[in-house]
Amino acid sequence: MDRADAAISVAGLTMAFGSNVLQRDLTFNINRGDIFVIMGGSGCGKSTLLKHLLGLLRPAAGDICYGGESLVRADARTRQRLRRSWGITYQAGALLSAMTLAENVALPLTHYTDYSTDAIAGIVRYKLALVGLAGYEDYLPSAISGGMRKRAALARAIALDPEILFFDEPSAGLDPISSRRLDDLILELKESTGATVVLVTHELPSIFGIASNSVFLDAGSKTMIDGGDPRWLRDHSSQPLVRQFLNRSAEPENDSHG
Ligand SMILES: Nc1ncnc2c1ncn2[C@@H]1O[C@H](COP(=O)(O)OP(=O)(O)OP(=O)(O)O)[C@@H](O)[C@H]1O
Repeated sequence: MDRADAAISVAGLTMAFGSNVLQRDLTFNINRGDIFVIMGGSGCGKSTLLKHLLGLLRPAAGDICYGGESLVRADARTRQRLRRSWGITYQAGALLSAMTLAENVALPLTHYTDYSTDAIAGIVRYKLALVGLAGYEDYLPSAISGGMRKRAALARAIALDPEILFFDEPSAGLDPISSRRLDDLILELKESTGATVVLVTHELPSIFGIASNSVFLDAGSKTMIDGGDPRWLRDHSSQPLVRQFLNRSAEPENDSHG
């Protein structure tokens, strides 16, 4: 796919903290409608890559483009416009604890739009219903389960009908059933809205259950060593490390694939 047609195009990206280079030469496209997963071992730089994609960290080198438009070179106004089209759920601190679920979901609507209070209340009810939380508008986050909190955070992330949804470890801390339910919800929302989804996760069931595309970062060589459909990579990657990770092997397998 052409770079300009991609939802997100990463070219020659180097990420560093001071003189410490974390990853270099990252080049890949996230296509529209992908569920794209950032994979790799602990500490390889997955969350840092997500922060670069969100414009929270500045690349040491290279570029990140949204629909052909550079985020790195964008002025404040363009960045604000791009951010308006994203929905983000972070691993920790997803909801403000002193606010009800309805107030939490209303936050981006009051921040970015001039909709009336009634209109916002209607959207909030609809979004909470979409994630299976109809009737929970007036609950505080502390009064519901961890899985429900994640879903409420998702309702907030989709409040503005984002073109791209970003997740950092969406199912962290959830039991397998709640985790599966969240995966199903992400898949349903992607199908119904056509959004592109970008996520960082370690969870193999999520990776195989929902991801259509990926990049695999390697801490040792400090660069991406593969990318593509994770199910295909599990069986066919030319990189033993990638096959090992995706097959959850304890030991490196023999490199029989080349
Ligand atoms: N603000 C920062 N300043 C300096 N070093 C940082 C900063 N943020 C992260 N790092 C370092 O960068 C490395 C990668 O961190 P990152 O959180 O991106 O990895 P990760 O792949 O998401 O890890 P995990 O799978 O364990 O969550 C770590 O060694 C971390 O200590």
